[in-house]
Amino acid sequence: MINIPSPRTSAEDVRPVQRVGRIEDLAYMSDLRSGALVDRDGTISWMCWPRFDSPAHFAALLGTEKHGVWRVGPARSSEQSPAPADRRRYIDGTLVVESSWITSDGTVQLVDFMAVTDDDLRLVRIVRGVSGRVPMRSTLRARPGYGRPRQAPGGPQVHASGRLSVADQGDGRLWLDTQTPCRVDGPDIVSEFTVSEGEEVAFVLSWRRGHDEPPPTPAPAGLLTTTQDFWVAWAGQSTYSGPHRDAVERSLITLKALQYQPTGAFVAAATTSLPEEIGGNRQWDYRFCWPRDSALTVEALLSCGYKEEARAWVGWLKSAIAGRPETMQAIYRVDGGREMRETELGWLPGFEGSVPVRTGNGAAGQLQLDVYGEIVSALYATQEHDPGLTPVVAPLIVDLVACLEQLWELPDEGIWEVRGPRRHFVHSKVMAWLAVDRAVRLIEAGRAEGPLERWQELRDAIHQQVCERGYDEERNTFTQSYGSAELDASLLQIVTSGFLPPEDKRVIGTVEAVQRELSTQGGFLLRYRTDGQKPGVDGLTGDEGTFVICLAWLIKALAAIGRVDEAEIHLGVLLGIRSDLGLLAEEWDPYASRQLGNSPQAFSLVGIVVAVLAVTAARRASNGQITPKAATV
Ligand SMILES: OC[C@H]1O[C@H](O[C@H]2O[C@H](CO)[C@@H](O)[C@H](O)[C@H]2O)[C@H](O)[C@@H](O)[C@@H]1O
Repeated sequence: MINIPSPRTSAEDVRPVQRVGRIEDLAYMSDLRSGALVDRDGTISWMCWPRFDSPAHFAALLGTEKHGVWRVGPARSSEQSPAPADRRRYIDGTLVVESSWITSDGTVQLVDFMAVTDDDLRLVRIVRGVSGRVPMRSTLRARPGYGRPRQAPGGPQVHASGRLSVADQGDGRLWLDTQTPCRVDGPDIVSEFTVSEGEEVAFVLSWRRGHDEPPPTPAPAGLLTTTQDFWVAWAGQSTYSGPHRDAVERSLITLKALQYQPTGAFVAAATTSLPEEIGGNRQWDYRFCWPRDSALTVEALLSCGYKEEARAWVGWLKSAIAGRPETMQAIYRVDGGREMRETELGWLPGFEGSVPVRTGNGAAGQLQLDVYGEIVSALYATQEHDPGLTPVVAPLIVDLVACLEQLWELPDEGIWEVRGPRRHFVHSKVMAWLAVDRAVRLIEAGRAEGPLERWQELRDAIHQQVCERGYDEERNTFTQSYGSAELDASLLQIVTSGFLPPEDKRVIGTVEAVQRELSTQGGFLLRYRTDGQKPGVDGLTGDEGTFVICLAWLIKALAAIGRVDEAEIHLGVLLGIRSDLGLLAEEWDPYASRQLGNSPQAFSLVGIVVAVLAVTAARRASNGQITPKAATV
């Protein structure tokens, strides 16, 4: 039932309230096509439909309430800010968020989820009375197009069917269904109701292409059951059974929830422009598929028994590369599209004032040689776990390495996508070595056809060049790039890739130099040194937090060189910076003790999985339970 008094005000008249939550206050939800974030106070401040990279309908995360928000929680006076929930959790083994408020009127729960189905997209919010009678309010302010003033389509409308809807900027429409009375209040759909013990009030927001035909309204309880069952069954497939099982499970679920199921692509994170430095200019759009990040994701999933995701990713990769590895991009859209012009959304004031807010990503056209290593390594792992895929994967590896053969001697922008001049990054060359090494192994095993001798020589040539030009004998460490004195945390992959054996003095020297020169308070690692007001190696001014996946690489490297106790201490630190829900953004500020950067980020969650598995394997090896070789995971 819907009551509709006359509109009161326009979106711009509404008192703008800057959101105050930190990145770690955000709970993540996904329907495997797009994602949404809900704050501790029941505010959804970020959601993009129909895809991860679609313009947001709720963008208050990067601005104020006028840029789109949906708040559900105990009703308070308009002067009071909404109360944070007293308890919040994911329902075990799922991506369903449960927030509970204990008020003087009684106790109430809010169950939030994006439904995992094959049809219309749906965001469901179910309010449950636990005790007493609690006055509640839902304020839905959809502002399609990232809340762009004026150009966004008008406010809520009543469709001929009697249902409330909000037009999209494009070819779709949002539809709200609820049994509780609603009123249109300017740009808002407001509902005030009281929930008593044992009662439920549900809201279902759907998105459907087209403007005329409303979507069907399946029962919220059925959507909840289907969605919970999906996640519990998915999480139950994990083969990991060692310590920190909850941390691994939550990371795996979140990685899966960054997958765009229709194509098998994985986005690097669900957001754009969460800052790497509060008030700085390092804001980037991560709602795309990086072959690098997705390859690491696939390897992490495979290590816990998930083959289906690897299969789907191989399909996505093949079609994105389209038989022409020489035109490979550093970043693709989830459907394999290549266009992603970097643009600034000038009307958004940014997260805690961090501007610009960017969409698209200019790094897509860069040359990043390390990508060949990461992709080939993931493809190699895929066919090891799933030998039936060798006929698909082997020719792809051979094509990629044939292409790399022509490129490997070029300077590049590297893993960190620097916006400064190209360099001969040591990490890029080591990853090139890794790609050739895996191709050679495949040919030697008779599982691929290729120029064996030539590639054996190529592998040796890359190795020799890195050891000659990328190693500083005096300091006993590899360096960031040929001839440079700088260090880089990506050098830790010299240990984890098998480029040199863990007992090699150059490996140990590099691990120690990285720790000495790049670690901060608490043992967190910078990826490289930035230069404050002067542009550094990355071509950018400003500084940033420590980079979470680098700490995971350190843990893996320490475990590999036999410093297992130290690795375990660092692992405790890494696990300790996760949010109360087990989520991680890209970076960590060790001084302000807060997360920074886009969230949840696949890299960081991959870091949890690889670090836990590496320490577990090393510990078992040191207890004589498994062979030391297996300890390097
Ligand atoms: O620091 C500058 C670059 O930062 C972003 O790249 C980072 O995120 C990527 C996705 O997770 C990751 O693949 C890369 O290794 C990171 O450095 C940003 O996307 C770039 O545009 C930017 O130049």
